This record gives sequence, C-alpha cells and structure tokens, in this order.
Amino acid sequence: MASKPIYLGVIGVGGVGTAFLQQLSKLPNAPSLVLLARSSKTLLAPTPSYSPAIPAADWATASSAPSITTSGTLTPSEVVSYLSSAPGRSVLVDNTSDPNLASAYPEFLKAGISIVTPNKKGFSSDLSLWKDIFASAATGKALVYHESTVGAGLPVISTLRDLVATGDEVTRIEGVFSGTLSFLFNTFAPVSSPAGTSSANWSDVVSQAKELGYTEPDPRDDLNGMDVARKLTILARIAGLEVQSPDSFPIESLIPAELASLPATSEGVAEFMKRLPEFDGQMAALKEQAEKAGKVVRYVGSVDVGKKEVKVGLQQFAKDSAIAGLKGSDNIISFYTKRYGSNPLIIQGAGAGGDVTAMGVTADLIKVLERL
Ligand SMILES: NC(=O)C1=CN([C@@H]2O[C@H](COP(=O)(O)OP(=O)(O)OC[C@H]3O[C@@H](n4cnc5c(N)ncnc54)[C@H](OP(=O)(O)O)[C@@H]3O)[C@@H](O)[C@H]2O)C=CC1
Ligand SMILES: N[C@@H](CC=O)C(=O)O
Ligand code: NA
Repeated sequence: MASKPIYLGVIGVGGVGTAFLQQLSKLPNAPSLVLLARSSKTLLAPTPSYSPAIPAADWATASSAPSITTSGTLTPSEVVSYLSSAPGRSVLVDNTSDPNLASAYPEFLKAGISIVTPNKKGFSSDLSLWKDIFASAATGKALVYHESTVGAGLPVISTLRDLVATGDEVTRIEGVFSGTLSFLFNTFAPVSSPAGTSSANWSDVVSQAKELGYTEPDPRDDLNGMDVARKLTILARIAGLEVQSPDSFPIESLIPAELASLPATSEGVAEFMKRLPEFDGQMAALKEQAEKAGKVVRYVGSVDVGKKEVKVGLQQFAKDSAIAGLKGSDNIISFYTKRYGSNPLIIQGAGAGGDVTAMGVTADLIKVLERL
C-alpha cells in the first residue's frame, strides 16, 4: 500500500456506504477520511491541515466533534476544489446513485482525483460520458474503478477487463444480473414449489427485497429493467460495443402500466409500494403460465458481441437449469469467449446487499491505494 498520505472523500452513507465505512475502519493503512457527505449534510476535516480526519468507525457521531466542520450539500465543483487542495493525492468514493455527481467524474479525474464507485450512472448513461471519464482519467493521471456496478462484489468487471486485455475474444455474455429480480423470482416462483403452492405475493416479496437493501434507492429502477440494462451497457462497452445509452435496446418492464406515470420522487415510491398489491394477479398469471409448460420464469439479459445485440427481459427456464436453481439474491454471469470455447467462464454468487457490494468498493479502493 502507498506510503504517501492519501485523502479520501466519501459521498453516500446508505446501505452500501455504511458497510463500506465499516470495512474502511478495519483497513490497515487506511487513507485519511476528510470528507463525508449524505444528501443534506457534509462533514469536513478542517483546512489547511486536513487533520484530524473523520473517524470512519464513529462517523455517525463525528459531527458533534469540535474539530470537524459541518456544512450543507456541496456542489461537485466544491468537492473537487476541497479534495484537490489536500496535501497529497485524493480519492472520491461515490456511494450514491446520483446521476449529477456521476456526470462530474471527468471534473474530478482531470483534477487528479481518482474515483471508486458502485454507482452505475457514470458508466451506463450517454456514451460520451463514458468516453470523457476514461479520457479525463488519463489526462489527470487518476484511476477509475467500478467493480460493484455489475454483480455487486463479484469479480465481473475485473474478469471481463482481464479477458479483453489479454487478447481473448468475448463473443457472448449472458445471465442473471439483478440481485433484486433474482431474489424476487427465486422467492415468488421457486423451482421446488408447484403452481399456487408458493404463498408469497409479488408485492410482499418486493417489500422484502427493499428492506433487505437489494433494491435501488427507487425500486422501480429494478422492476422496470433499467438497472439490468445499465449493467449490460457497461459490460457491452468493455467488450468493445459502442452502446449509445441503456435505452438503445428494448427492455421488458415489470411495472404495471397503471403505475408507470407516478413521479420519480419519494412520494412516488411510497404511492407505488402502496398500490403494487392491486397488481399481484398479473405476476401470478406469468408464474402460472410458465408452470403449465413445466418451467419457471426468470429475468435475464445477454450481450451478443458479434451481432451487436443486447437483450433484457423475462424468459422461461427448465427447472433443472442453473438459472432456475439460483438462490437468494444470486447473480450468474457466463462469459463465452474464443479461449474458453463452448464451456463458458461462469461467475455466481450474491449480487446485491450492503456488505457484498461494499466489499467490491473496498477492494477497488485497495487497488487504487496500491496503484496510485
Ligand atoms: N444495494 C445494493 O445491493 C447495491 C447497490 N449498488 C449501488 O450502490 C449505490 C448505493 O446504493 P445503496 O447504498 O443501496 O443506496 P441507499 O439509498 O441506501 O443510499 C444512498 C445514499 O446516497 C446519499 N445520496 C444520494 N444522493 C446524494 C447526493 N446528491 N449527495 C450526497 N449524498 C447523496 C443518500 O443520502 P441520505 O442518507 O441523506 O438519504 C444515502 O446516504 C447505488 O448507486 C446502487 O446502484 C450497486 C450494487 C449493489
Ligand atoms: N438493485 C441492484 C443492486 C446491485 O446493483 C440489484 O438488485 O442488482
Ligand atoms: Na462486480
């Protein structure tokens, strides 16, 4: 790990952010935590010394310490200015799902501030932002790591980058990419349960996934397929396809048409969760249809590199297939490549949850500290 002091800013202390701070507090030679923000509040180590640092283990009570400066929300430019004036290299860990912060990554990177994040927005929005992020990193000699943007802490991004960097030809990527949708279908339509005997209502299982911290801050981003589309956009781009945006291809949504126009606000989320039980019958019908064919329904995605085709949606699977048999929030991701031939390289395990996602973020931070 680097011996020069490295300064750390962390934005977002939700399910992932809290678990990340816990892991950070146990790291030997952890960087100095000098900025910690949530949506309405920012804690800062005092300038110009950037010392004492914010204690990662006790961040929740740190704002009452007289040595820590407290402020309201800072703009991304103010965060860039604060971190780039620190007396050493700095790193921003973005544990939000904020698209505005993500669109400012080029500004951070050009100023030499490295980025570590599970936030998909920067890497899966317009292709021009993707290009700007990596060009800006080169300009600022800064690093960008985003392992937890696909498959939470599972080594998906690093594996795909290694396949590409070593000259393998990736032909197809397919699997289950959503921890939430995996949990929903594994619970609502388990292989071991014939039609009608699983007592779970779709809406109850959605509430459970939200409580377990698997969903996006707005669970409609999982149910409308956009979260999976964003992950496939990221993988397709790493595999060499110039996907313009995550809505460049068809996405099957599980949002009932009657609830599609609710606003993207916390009131909209509350109203959606309240009214979802009215539509439980629609999902029960999908489950029963698959059951009649002796199958189960699952939400999957694929990238066909040769055909430049991305697909996201529901499919029926035989009950003895690997996808049908997944448990909990598991993702399964298969990479078909020239070297691996007809037996794909497969990665499987929990694809959502604070601790496993934070593990990917913390491991990325360790890589940055070693490589900066
Ligand atoms: N949960 C999971 O299993 C996984 C999550 N991810 C990604 O990790 C990220 C975080 O997810 P999660 O922890 O579950 O989300 P949460 O909703 O639990 O937490 C989000 C945090 O971000 C803060 N925040 C939001 N916008 C801003 C802003 N503009 N400025 C400062 N703080 C802000 C919120 O502040 P406040 O506390 O004030 O509300 C909150 O602390 C997302 O990008 C998600 O896609 C990736 C893989 C898996
Ligand atoms: N909401 C996402 C979290 C990880 O990216 C999911 O359920 O997969
Ligand atoms: Na990952």
